[in-house]
Amino acid sequence: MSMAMQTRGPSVAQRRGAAAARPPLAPAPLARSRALRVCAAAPVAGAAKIIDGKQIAEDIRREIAAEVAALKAATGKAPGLAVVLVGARKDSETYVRSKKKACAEVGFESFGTDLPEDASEQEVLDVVARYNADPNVHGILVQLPLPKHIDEQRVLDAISITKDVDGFHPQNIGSLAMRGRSPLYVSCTPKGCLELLKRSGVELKGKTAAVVGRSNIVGLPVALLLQNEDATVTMVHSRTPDAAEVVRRADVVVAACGRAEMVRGDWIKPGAVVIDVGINAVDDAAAKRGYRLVGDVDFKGACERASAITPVPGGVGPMTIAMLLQNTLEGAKRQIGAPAN
Ligand SMILES: Nc1nc(=O)c2c([nH]1)NC[C@@H]1CN(c3ccc(C(=O)N[C@@H](CCC(=O)O)C(=O)O)cc3)C=[N+]21
Repeated sequence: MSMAMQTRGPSVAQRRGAAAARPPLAPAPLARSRALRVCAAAPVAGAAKIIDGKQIAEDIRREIAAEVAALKAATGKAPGLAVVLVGARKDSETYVRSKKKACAEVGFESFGTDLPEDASEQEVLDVVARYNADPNVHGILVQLPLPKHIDEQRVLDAISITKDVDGFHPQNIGSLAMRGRSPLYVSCTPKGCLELLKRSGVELKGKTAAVVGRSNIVGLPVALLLQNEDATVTMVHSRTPDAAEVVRRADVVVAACGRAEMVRGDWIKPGAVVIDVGINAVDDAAAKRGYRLVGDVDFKGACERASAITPVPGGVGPMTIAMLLQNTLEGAKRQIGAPAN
């Protein structure tokens, strides 16, 4: 399979001179058997299996690359994703770079606008309007958080719902919340959590689920998705007096509270499946960069009770990007398929 790069200029991997010999998404025959491997961090009896989000995301990206090649062959068009970055937060710059690299690897065309930290709300809205009108752009992502002087929801509301690949538009979230309706897009991180559960063979019907955190971008939509799969869902948050007790009854736990290792090992029901959405940097003098990443779950403790768990990094994070690509591909297929006018 040939995978022509459709971005403008070299990909990040190419610029860094990395892995030039092997196409980025060449087939990996061991992929499936490695998706679940035994927990290395806690080699004790009953230790949890690690849900390998990095590997599963790679499988998905390979599937997407094949679909993009077919779409190009049939229509001559590639999916296009536009990423808008305002300001120069280091973490945002890193995320945006990895999104553009992922786009290049699956054969998308990527568009980008970087605005200075002091850009006005109107300037951001103008960029969004331009991408809304551009037929080569099928998905628009405005990197969050935006600088404080800009009304985030106003900007997100301005994205055409047909290009809202983040799924943050109120109409997309509203549709997700209503039975009998389907949103055009489901937010990437929540969708990635469900995909990890599905591809790990976890049955949700009739199970109890606890979602820790109630944010618009993760907690709320993930709870709605679990409920749509016939799980019985309880949401807990910072004002829940007995969060640990609720989590202890859950067959499936999704932690998205943004507090390092808040969910303790002894909160986990034996045999439960744990999806850890948190990415927290904690100081660590022994680590190369002076910090290490931990999730919202006490990983070591949870490993001793859970039947399966996602690591941080290498769990939900890579799935977020894979789902962004999947949403953009779905959107492109809908938009390219529509009659021209
Ligand atoms: N409009 C918008 N949409 C987003 O989807 C969005 C956003 N804004 N703002 C920031 C958050 C965060 N986010 C991540 C994406 C990938 C990883 C990821 O790939 N993490 C890797 C690497 C972690 C590392 O080493 O830094 C991992 O967990 O293994 C993490 C986090 C998307 N976000």
